[in-house]
Amino acid sequence: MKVTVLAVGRLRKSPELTLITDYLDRFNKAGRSLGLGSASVVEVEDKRNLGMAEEAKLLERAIPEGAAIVTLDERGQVISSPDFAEKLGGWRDQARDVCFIIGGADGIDPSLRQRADFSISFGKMVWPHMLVRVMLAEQIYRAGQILAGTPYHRV
Ligand SMILES: C[S@@+](CC[C@H](N)C(=O)[O-])C[C@H]1O[C@@H](n2cnc3c(N)ncnc32)[C@H](O)[C@@H]1O
Repeated sequence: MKVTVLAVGRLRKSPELTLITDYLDRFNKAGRSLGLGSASVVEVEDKRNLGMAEEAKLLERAIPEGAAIVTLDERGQVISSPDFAEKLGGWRDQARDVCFIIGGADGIDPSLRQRADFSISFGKMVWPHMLVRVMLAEQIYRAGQILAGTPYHRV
């Protein structure tokens, strides 16, 4: 199973990048033995600033074939970490790749939002997309730990 975090914009060397790399490295180390495969970030850039519809075309091209599409969107569903882990485990059991999509400053084009298999909200507030990457990376790592039955996640 391949986990892709597909995001608009290039993340330069920064505290956010350090955190994302750390969480995904930790997930990848633990994930292999759980059949969760590896997680990586793929970035697309709308260099000419043509807007959401053009970003959607770039994003569509970068979605791995057959992957479950999960949008990160404040209008999506708020779910618990154990429920998120169960979803990830479900896609693993179906041998399905998963592609999480994080939009740019204007969000994710409605055409792409409609294509999604699922949409996750980190609450009604709007977060900067770089922080959403960090929070998602941590939740992916946390999900791996929940599926592994380690004490990392405590209720
Ligand atoms: C700055 S936000 C764009 C907000 C934009 N107004 C919209 O309608 O989506 C950039 C990206 O961060 C993610 N994001 C921001 N807040 C979020 C939240 N509360 N839950 C989930 N994703 C969020 C979404 O993927 C969004 O496309």
